[in-house]
Amino acid sequence: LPHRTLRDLATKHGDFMHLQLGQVSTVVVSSPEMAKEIMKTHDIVFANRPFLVVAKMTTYECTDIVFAPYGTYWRNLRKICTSELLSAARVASFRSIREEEVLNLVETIKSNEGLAVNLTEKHRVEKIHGETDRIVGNILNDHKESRAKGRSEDEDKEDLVDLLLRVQEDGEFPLTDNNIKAILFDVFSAGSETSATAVEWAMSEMIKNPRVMTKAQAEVRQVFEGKGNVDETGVHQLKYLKCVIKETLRLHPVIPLLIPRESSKNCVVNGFEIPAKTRVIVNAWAIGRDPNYWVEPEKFEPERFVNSSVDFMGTNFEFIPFGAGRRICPGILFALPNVELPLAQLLFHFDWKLPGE
Ligand code: HEM
Repeated sequence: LPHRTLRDLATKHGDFMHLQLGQVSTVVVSSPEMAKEIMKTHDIVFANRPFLVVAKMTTYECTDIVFAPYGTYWRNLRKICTSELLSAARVASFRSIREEEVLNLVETIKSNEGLAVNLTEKHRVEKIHGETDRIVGNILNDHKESRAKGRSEDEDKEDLVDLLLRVQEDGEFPLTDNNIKAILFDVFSAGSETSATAVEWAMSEMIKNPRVMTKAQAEVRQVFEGKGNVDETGVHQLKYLKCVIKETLRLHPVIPLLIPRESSKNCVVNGFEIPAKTRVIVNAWAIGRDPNYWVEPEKFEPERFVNSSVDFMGTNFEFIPFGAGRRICPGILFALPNVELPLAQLLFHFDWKLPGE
């Protein structure tokens, strides 16, 4: 796996390492100090994304948030999404949808249906993009039709698509249909698989560490005992489960090499001249296991986060599963309940162990 190979190379060549990858001059960053140099001290220089052919094909010419070049267009999109979709108030308003979804999950497991997931199936990028384009296109057209019939005029009932269509109509800034589809693609792709992967890693670590599983399960069952079910009202009381999630993201950051950045001009970092258009890869996986920062780094021990102020909001550079700086993941508040709630449900309703134990 690239993050493991790059960590091994960094152990030999250092935490600020140059790699010539074909034509692409790349710097690999593997320590909290160097991550801070890139994502704080020189963040504005490295706030660009490199041009990637696959990204161009899947994100409507890089007009989504993830791959948009740093500038006014990216800033406008990010502002709309953080205030209208990813804010604490909006996230809270989706509570009932999440609760319904996790109940479906529990029912599915109980009836033993639909659990066969083919993880190895590979599609060609174009085929996937064609399919995604059809789905987001349908969503867009449905919303256009409803608006034409005058159903979404009430601003309180607006969802993200209505909002983007309104921005398009008002001409606040130019936004094409493809731009809107690109944003929807981001929300689906960045928002679903990431949280699901975090849930899988947390379950897998707990199953391997029955002590942790028992403790987390006792907490969930104690908080929701009288209710017979898990809902979001008590989730904030699940202090240990939150530590389990942090520890999971430390050892298994869902995007281990973050999303690459690129320098927009020449700059000196760590005493080295870094020319414009240098690609930077931050190995968040290696950083979360840096023995200079973590005691027994390979051990899964959620207790290390009890009474610790270390958080993943982008200020503790030894723990950056969501990145940091201007390009930090804007979906953290959206993601957390999508990880906490399913985990709480899985622990509340079922006992888990490895086959044969
Ligand atoms: C456990 C869940 C998630 C993880 C681990 C995660 C992680 C990340 C990481 C590492 C980045 C790159 C940060 C950087 O370049 O410094 C990122 C960017 C991004 N994430 Fe997330 N993410 C998660 C969930 C979400 C959700 C739920 C959404 C939206 C609904 C979202 C939307 C985005 C977007 C739009 C960007 C691009 C930001 C930009 O380039 O300005 N993410 N995420």
